[in-house]
Amino acid sequence: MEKVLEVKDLTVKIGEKNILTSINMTAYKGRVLGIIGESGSGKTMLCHAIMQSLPAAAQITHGQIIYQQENLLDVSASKMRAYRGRHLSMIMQNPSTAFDSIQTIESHFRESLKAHFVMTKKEIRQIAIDAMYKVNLPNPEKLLHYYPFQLSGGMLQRVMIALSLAIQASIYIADEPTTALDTVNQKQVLTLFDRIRSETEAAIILVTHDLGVIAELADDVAVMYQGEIIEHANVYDFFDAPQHPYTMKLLQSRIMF
Ligand SMILES: Nc1ncnc2c1ncn2[C@@H]1O[C@H](COP(=O)(O)OP(=O)(O)OP(=O)(O)O)[C@@H](O)[C@H]1O
Repeated sequence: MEKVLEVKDLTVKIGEKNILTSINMTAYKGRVLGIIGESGSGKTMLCHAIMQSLPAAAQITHGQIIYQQENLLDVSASKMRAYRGRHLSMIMQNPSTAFDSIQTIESHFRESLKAHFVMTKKEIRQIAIDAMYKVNLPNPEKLLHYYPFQLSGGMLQRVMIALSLAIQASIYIADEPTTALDTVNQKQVLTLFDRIRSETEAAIILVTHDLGVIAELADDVAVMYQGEIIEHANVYDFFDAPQHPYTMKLLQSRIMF
């Protein structure tokens, strides 16, 4: 298994309070790392720490985030900006907040691709259409001219994933990507991540509070509790041989459900 991203001993504080404590976590090429934990356990803050998009009040006080043999915490702001759009891609819970309402879908592809590649308008258009076909969006040629508000939440989520596919991101960080969607769209987005895993070499970090999603999609699982990862295992060991009492409780509560 090839490591793509490694978080080592990462601690984040807001004021005196530890939001994340000594986090160790590894994402591998072609595998889905599921992060599960109750509300407030630090899942979203961990995603933002990796992307270096933490709220201003939060401070990384210790640790490393290793990507391509570099500690992302040591790279310049401009290099991190380039990594953020090109290599590390964050897929949010609510896709509408990620789009600019006065820009067409084509403009979003254009801005995102032009920031990292030298391409003609025609090339960008073709890449956008191909990426939207890959995520099963109907009639991509027509969609290019639409504004975000003209698309449903499920469609926008797929456009967001298409944007990441177009730039060939190496890491997808998806924070509860299906929570705001109806059941049909949830299923489609999960199937899409499954395909990305098998058809690209990306590592996927998938935050969820849903054990069903973990069972369906994750290869590895990290369980968060009060800002710490208390269990990090492959998905079979997670379900069959949990080590931490909190994980056991989490699994039992599902059985009772
Ligand atoms: N902007 C902020 N300022 C101060 N504290 C924050 C901020 N955002 C989050 N926190 C705190 O950081 C901790 C971790 O929050 P986080 O949002 O990462 O949890 P989570 O596991 O993603 O929860 P959820 O499943 O509800 O999204 C919580 O104690 C939360 O109150």
